[in-house]
Amino acid sequence: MAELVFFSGTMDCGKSTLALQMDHNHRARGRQGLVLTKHDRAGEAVLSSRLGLSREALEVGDELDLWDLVVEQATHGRPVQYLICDEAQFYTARQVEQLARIVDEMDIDVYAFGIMADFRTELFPGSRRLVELADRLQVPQVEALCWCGRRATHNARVVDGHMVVEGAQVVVGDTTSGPTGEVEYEVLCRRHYMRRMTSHAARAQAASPEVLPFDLDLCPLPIPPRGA
Ligand SMILES: Nc1ncnc2c1ncn2[C@@H]1O[C@H](COP(=O)(O)OP(=O)(O)O)[C@@H](O)[C@H]1O
Ligand SMILES: Cc1cn([C@H]2C[C@H](O)[C@@H](COP(=O)(O)O)O2)c(=O)[nH]c1=O
Repeated sequence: MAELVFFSGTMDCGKSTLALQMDHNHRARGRQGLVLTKHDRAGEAVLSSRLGLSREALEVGDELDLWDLVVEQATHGRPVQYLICDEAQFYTARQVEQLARIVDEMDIDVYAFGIMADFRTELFPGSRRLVELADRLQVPQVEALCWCGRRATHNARVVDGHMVVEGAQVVVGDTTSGPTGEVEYEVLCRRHYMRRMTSHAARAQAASPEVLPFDLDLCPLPIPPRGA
């Protein structure tokens, strides 16, 4: 029986890599699928992984009806057996409902990949609906780590070196530094997210003679060197 599975983890934990691997494995066994994405960092209509792999994909606009898309494929002699849906946090709630209907009424497997929450810890609309409707939630095996060495659970947004908690929900960006002024992201454990302690802030605090010695309980690993 077909399933709607939501693979969810922080940024940089390997979701897009897994999406590409799953597509590869299904395709290698002769199954026909569709690969969808929305607002990939690498540009429109592409699914890219930080490991360097990428492939073309269908860009999901807000108005795209996913049910109609699959019906149209079948009508033109291209029956679909599975869907890979990357950056699913950006899909609308309605599109997620269309995915659930595709699973239930067409018996097509749907594998969705995305982050659960934004830089303010609020759920994205697409992820919320996936949590409500998915048959299974799956956490990718590879864990992204906070600078302290703990498992990263939160996505922090950093502007000009400072963590921010206000702003637009959607700002496409990466976990590595861009030019000054650009939005970037850093994954953190909850403790350090709550304290707004990014790797940059930790370095600054460790270097300051005015602060008390760093709380070792919150920092099991050495403070990361600049650029780490
Ligand atoms: N140079 C590298 N060598 C090995 N693994 C890497 C390298 N660069 C990135 N990765 C792996 O790729 C993961 C990010 O993969 P990606 O699919 O882009 O993540 P996501 O889609 O979850 O944001 C990292 O967690 C890391 O495991
Ligand atoms: C936390 C957060 C992230 N985004 C964007 C940044 C990236 O373009 C994607 C996540 O992609 P990844 O493959 O999981 O790294 O989401 C955003 O727009 N708003 C946020 O709050």
